[in-house]
Amino acid sequence: MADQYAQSGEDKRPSEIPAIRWEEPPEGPVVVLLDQTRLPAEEVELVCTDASALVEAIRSLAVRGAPLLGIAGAYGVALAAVRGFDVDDAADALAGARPTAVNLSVGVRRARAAYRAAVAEGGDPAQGARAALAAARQLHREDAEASARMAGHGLALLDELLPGGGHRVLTHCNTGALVSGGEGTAFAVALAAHRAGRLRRLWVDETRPLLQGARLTAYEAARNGMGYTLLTDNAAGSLFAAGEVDAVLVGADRIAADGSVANKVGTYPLAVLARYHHVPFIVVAPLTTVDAQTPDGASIEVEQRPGYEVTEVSAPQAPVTGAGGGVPVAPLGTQAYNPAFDVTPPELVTAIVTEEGTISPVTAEALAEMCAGAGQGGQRS
Ligand SMILES: CSC[C@H]1O[C@H](OP(=O)(O)O)[C@H](O)[C@@H]1O
Repeated sequence: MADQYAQSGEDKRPSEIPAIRWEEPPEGPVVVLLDQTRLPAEEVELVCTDASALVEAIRSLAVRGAPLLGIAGAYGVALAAVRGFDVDDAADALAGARPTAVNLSVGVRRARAAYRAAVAEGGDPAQGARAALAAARQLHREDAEASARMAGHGLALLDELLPGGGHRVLTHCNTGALVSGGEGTAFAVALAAHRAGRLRRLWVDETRPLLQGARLTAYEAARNGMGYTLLTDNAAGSLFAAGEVDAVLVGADRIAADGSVANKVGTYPLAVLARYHHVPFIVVAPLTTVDAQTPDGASIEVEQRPGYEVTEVSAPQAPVTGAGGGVPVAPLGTQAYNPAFDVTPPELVTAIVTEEGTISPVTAEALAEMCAGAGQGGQRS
């Protein structure tokens, strides 16, 4: 299949397309985002001049994905500080933009703490702003490094679990360069397998209702020349039954202290299918996703999103009559259940891969030991 996106301008690889960057044009510093709601048809950038623009971009999923939300939150605090807005107001609004991905509040907290420390040491607000920006840039670099290390650990795990190579991997939602300062989390492992010649097939769940798989993972797989096949979420079961899945690779938005994993809705059913079919179910996430202060899965706040995301589809060529500006696919007035995430218990998780290595089996003790070893006592919003 010709790369239909190649004609959309310079054929840049996703890993070369910054999902986020800080720029300092003459008119003042800005945060530039690749608007993920416009992909794959259009590569459009959003230029944010204040934290409120970033809050809206987070809420609309123009910028999304746990690690990237942390980076965006940190840059948002720096942007507010540099432009002279109230840093605490900006930090609170950014941290509250979406509730489930702990990375967001971690990033906001790190930039705010850097600002406050600089000012407390006698620095003026400008020095505080520089400290906040330095913290955001450090988080950005750390995440890129974490992504590369997770890719290595994850590929080693796949090779260990699946001797003989030719891995057929199923993934859910989007976990590539579009969620990361680097090449992503779970997708980065699949990409490493591809580059090593050991990815036989990448099965891509479309991931209703916002289609992060169809729109974003397929886009990233195509741009990286990977052999991928898109499927509806409800087709995954028949794929397992046919013996076509060797491993499941997913990301995470929050990992509780007991090892429960909050991730895009539809992840939990995959974990149950994987267990039933004796297929490894692997979670790939940086330690900034682990929240030691959230004791278990029941304590994780799962974001509930607007019903129109379920009852409507966006179809630019069609008249839009729905509440969400889309084309209704259900009777007007239909109520919809639309949790953005679900929670998988640790006993269904074969392994958690982080930048520090692999945890298997997944226990609270092993998780705490890894966080302590990395000098991260577990994140707190
Ligand atoms: C590994 S971060 C990507 C993670 O974030 C996604 O959620 P959203 O698209 O709503 O930000 C999904 O849970 C992915 O696994």
